[in-house]
Amino acid sequence: MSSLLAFEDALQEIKRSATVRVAQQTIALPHALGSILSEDIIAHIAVPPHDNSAMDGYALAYADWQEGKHFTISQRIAAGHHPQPLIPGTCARIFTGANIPPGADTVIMQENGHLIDGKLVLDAPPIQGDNIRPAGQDMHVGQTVIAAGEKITPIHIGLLSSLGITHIKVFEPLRVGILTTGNELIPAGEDLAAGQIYNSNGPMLSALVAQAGYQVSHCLHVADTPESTEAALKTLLSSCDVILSSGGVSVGEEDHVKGVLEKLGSVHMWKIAIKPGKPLVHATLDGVPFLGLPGNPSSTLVTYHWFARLLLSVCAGQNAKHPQPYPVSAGFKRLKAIQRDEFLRVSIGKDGLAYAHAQQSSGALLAACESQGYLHIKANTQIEYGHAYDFYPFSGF
Ligand SMILES: Nc1nc2c(c(=O)[nH]1)N[C@H]1C(S)=C(S)[C@@H](COP(=O)(O)OP(=O)(O)OC[C@H]3O[C@@H](n4cnc5c(N)ncnc54)[C@H](O)[C@@H]3O)O[C@H]1N2
Ligand code: MOO
Repeated sequence: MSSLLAFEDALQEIKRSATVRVAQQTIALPHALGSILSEDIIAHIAVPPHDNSAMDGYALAYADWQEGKHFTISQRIAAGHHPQPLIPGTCARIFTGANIPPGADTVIMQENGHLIDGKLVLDAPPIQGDNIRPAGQDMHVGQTVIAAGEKITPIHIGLLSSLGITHIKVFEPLRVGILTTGNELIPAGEDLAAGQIYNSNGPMLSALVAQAGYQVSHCLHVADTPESTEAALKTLLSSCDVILSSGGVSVGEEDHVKGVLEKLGSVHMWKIAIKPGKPLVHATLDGVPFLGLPGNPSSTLVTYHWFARLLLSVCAGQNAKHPQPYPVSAGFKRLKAIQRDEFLRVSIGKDGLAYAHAQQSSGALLAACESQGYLHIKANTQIEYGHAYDFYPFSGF
């Protein structure tokens, strides 16, 4: 057991060795949704560019007001108009979004005044500076508003548009190759013969990669032979920025992935102190990063979530964000402590406590479907009822 790499060390190793694998391109904003920004966006204009009114009402100079004063309305300023300087002692009729005229420093909401013989009389003393949105309130010139590595969201599209930006520099989509291994596996749609099961990791990994916004360039399947594994890897190497595989990474004679990796490239780490997912292997082939995930479907899911997701995000040029944990107390106890960090599939009960799914076998996937996230139990830790552990909702991955 001592030969296993600690969970945190394995994460650090992946982070340390991973590099951006994709080129930059310029893209028109309407096509940028979901792309990864490749350079910081710095505001070149202030937003809003001028002081403007937050309300429909009247602009005046605070110092001009005194009890009972009747303000002559000296100009009318609608949004989009260029105002004249305010004639001292008067006010300007103004509308929401219109520029404040030089000389005014306060806007009175129209509901807070009334007109007598066409002149404005305030119902209450004004508050200096009220209802003015100053230039640069949203963004000021020189401010970094979106950092490189962010994935462009609809909010970013709005923000960039408010700066008048039409094109941005982003990374080209990461091309991910997926390889599944196993003589027993057939694709859905065919009839099962004795000893066969359906390949679930191929479709699940493709969906996880697509959900993250990357491109699945190939999803290949091979029998458990070194020759077919090597041939498939060579195909993937020629067309992918990064490769993920499932199965064939344990110690049996039918497990060929690690042997082929050692022949074609260099293996950086193998076997991590986690449950499930122990035989994870990390390698580089011809400069292409490779992560071999264990074949048991829940091991595949857990190692994708914790390790492949991190590797792919760095390779794609994305800011690698650790999922956000929440402290949640266990609604159960377990005296046995294991020597691996464990990711229990759990649900949160109405009492706010975490309950482990009864089926924690790494071969079982329904348990993950029926759970809400992972409870992270660190290595050599007993589980105490009522004690808080890190809960990671699946939605955070
Ligand atoms: N003697 C030992 N045996 C095993 C060890 C060990 O330390 N010593 N580790 C176990 C652990 S932990 C895991 S996890 C598995 C991982 O093995 P592999 O990655 O080599 O995976 P396979 O043997 O190819 O398959 C394991 C299991 O998963 C099923 N599988 C594989 N691929 C798929 C797929 N695409 N879709 C659905 N199901 C798949 C496969 O049929 C097996 O049942 O090794 C343990 N053994
Ligand atoms: O990862 Mo294995 O699936 O620990 O059982």
